Amino acid sequence: MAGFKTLDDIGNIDGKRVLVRVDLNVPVAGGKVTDATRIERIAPTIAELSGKGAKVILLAHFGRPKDGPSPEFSLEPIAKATAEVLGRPVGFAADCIGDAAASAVAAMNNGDVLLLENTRFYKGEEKNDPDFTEKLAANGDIFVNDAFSAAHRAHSSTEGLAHLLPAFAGRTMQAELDALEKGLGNPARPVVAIVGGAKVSSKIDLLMNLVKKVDALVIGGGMANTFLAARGTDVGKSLCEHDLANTAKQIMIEAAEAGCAVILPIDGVVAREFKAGAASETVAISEVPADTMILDVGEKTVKTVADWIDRGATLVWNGPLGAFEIEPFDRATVAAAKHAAARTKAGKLISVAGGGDTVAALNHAGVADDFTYVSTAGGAFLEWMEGKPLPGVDVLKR
Ligand SMILES: Nc1ncnc2c1ncn2[C@@H]1O[C@H](COP(=O)(O)OP(=O)(O)OP(=O)(O)O)[C@@H](O)[C@H]1O
Ligand SMILES: O=C(O)[C@H](O)COP(=O)(O)O
Repeated sequence: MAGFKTLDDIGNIDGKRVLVRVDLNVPVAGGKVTDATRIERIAPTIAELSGKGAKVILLAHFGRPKDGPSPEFSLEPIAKATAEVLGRPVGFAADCIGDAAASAVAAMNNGDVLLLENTRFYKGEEKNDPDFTEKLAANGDIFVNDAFSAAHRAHSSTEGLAHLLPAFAGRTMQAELDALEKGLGNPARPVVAIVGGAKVSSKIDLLMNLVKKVDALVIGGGMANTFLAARGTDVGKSLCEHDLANTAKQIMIEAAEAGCAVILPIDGVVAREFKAGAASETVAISEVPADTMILDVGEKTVKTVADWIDRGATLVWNGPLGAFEIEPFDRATVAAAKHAAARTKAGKLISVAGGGDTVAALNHAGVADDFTYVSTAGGAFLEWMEGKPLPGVDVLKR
């Protein structure tokens, strides 16, 4: 891989403490990991480092905790799931810095794997605070970043550490960048993007540039509601960031100037409760009852999405079209995923999808293997697509 050092360059690491940034921000329901793709993808790096006799110390975040440590955002259950997927013991330390981390690391044998508690339990992580970074670095001799899906964050564990320790890209980081370059470096046109999901505030800005790179942008999921509301459509109690209406309007203007079609839902599946089997109905998007939430796009929109997929030579997809974890709100995502998979299998489409929940949705639809490439990254993948520098990758190139 041009530009940075990989595990091929790491040399003798027998007995060395290797801090490995991984992305264990996996979908969880009822305390159980519902999609283990991100864990499976880090297995090669862990096996390689452990096989060379390193003490493998995993650093990761989970969710977006606001007020320090809380059981809801603990990585402890994920350590168990990681051990199951890797088929080997994975220790757990109840803190990522300080005595708990230091003593767990000191007790490691060569080849052992240890996961440290959520780095986001400290405010210093997201601030990339040098003091916090130093405390993380105290437990390692070498830094490996295998979290491509968190590489758009300039945090202590994704960026800061690479300034303090010899830094290398892990196998997944390397494979993700290679695959994205191959599939999307010079994409066949027209390029159709589908963006959905729930991370509206953290992804809406990047749509401003994305509309200049793609020929059509299909917006679904929670993201669509903010655009619908900006256009004056009443979205009832739906997930919607009304204060981003001006951003949404500006994106629609930029898209028109760039010649990028923006496709919004024309119908939606609405319900009064966000739970499995909740009574639901499909309504025109202009007729969403005030006391309901749009939890999926409707059949007419699915047909439109399929038509746009058919017009594309390349499909880029991040974010499900609905709350796919809960039936029946998985229908549109499953139908669109199957449609894209069939076009790909027929050799008519290059399809690249990414994101923690997006991968889970494709697995739920049973078609992840039929896509040209499935990235573990959502936001990072879209930022890469935009052409934005990714701090976690750039720092490895220093
Ligand atoms: N209409 C909707 N209302 C509420 N939630 C929705 C709706 N549509 C989709 N979602 C939720 O969006 C979530 C996924 O969004 P998200 O932006 O996190 O995607 P992702 O693929 O995980 O990307 P990343 O890896 O960047 O997190 C799912 O949990 C899904 O239930
Ligand atoms: O799920 C993701 O996209 C990554 O783990 C990054 O998570 P974040 O959006 O909370 O930074």
